Amino acid sequence: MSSSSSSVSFSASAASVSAASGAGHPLARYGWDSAWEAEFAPYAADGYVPGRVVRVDRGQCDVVTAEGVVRADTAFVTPHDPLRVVCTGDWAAVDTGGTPRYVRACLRRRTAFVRSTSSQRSEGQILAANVDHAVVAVALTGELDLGRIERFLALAWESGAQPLVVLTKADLVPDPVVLGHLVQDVEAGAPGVRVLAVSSATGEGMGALAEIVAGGTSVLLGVSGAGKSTLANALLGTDTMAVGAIREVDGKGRHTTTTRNLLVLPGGGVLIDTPGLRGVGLWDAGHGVGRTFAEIEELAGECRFHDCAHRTEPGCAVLAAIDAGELPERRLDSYRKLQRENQRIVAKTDARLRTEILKDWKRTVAASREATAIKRGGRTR
Ligand SMILES: Nc1nc2c(ncn2[C@@H]2O[C@H](COP(=O)(O)OP(=O)(O)OP(=O)(O)O)[C@@H](O)[C@H]2O)c(=O)[nH]1
Ligand SMILES: [Zn+2]
Repeated sequence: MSSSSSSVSFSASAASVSAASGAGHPLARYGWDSAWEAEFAPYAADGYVPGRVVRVDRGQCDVVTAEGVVRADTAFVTPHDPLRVVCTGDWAAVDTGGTPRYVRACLRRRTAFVRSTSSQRSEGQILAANVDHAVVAVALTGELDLGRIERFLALAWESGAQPLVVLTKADLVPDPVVLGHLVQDVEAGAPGVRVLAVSSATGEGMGALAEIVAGGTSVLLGVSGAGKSTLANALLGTDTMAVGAIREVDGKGRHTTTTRNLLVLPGGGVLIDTPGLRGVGLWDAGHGVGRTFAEIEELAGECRFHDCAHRTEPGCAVLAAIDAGELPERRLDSYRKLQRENQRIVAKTDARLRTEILKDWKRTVAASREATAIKRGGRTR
């Protein structure tokens, strides 16, 4: 009855499609395009095949290639720098010739989501790569926490993805006027960001959301209970992600995540939903903070002093806008708070970088001493 083309899995005959690119390529639905193809050319020349990483485990990953999902070893792409470790969403060059198969390289990321793993050892952890849309889910239950939305937006901008705010559970706000005001409140604090009210329960706004995410790769951000899993299920049209319970217990009694972290949406587009993206923190999001508060940065450009702190300075355009009722004071407070938070993280990172550089330098010194010792040992003279 239904056509087989709507099936989520595919088993393309690689021979018939390997020469094609763009829309006809079996990986097109995973985001493969002519720019990736161009970047991949040297690896193709080496006999490697392209694939997108759908899941990473310890030492191994699942990569979707033109011939389906393959398991590959990541030994060649696990450098010491945690930010350069292969991650979900990466485009990879896979050597499928031997056993095990190996990921030989990752293509340069267009965008990347990172977070600090702990407050003590401020190290970045890469969460998702090559994301186009960062969907910030915010439930329309209780009071809107604009500061929290701004925090997610800063992180989204920082990643390089285009943020989008989705106000979920719109069915709980039956009065369209009230709903319109809520949307406007969020819009006022989110310059350059689209704000959509949706309901997975009634389907309201879901068509518009599906249309946006159809054009690329998306992630869902938001606090617990924001309705991310429900949104994912609605977009996927399945129950692959059990709402509120994506972790299962495996045979050895351990908790494991059993779902793939990168999924093709039936309406087009790709969804990345890694557990680590839930409850993300800021990570050197200085640029992202600026984008989130674009109107303040713009006003700051008109302050008399270029290093104006917008506190007591004469000729301050930011304070003038607040006085004129054009800029809510809350926005400036929020801006400062995120900037301070970010500076603390950057300071910690700098400390870590200094330690790393010192370690590298010591290693270099030790290596050159060793080399000198070998020379003195008489091989060259
Ligand atoms: N009324 C209403 N309830 C919703 C809607 N979407 C989600 N919910 C409910 O909100 C609760 C939380 O939804 P989830 O999708 O589990 O939220 P989440 O963001 O995935 O939460 P975590 O998995 O903890 O990160 C569930 O009880 C859902 O049934 C909606 O459109 N309308
Ligand atoms: Zn100023």
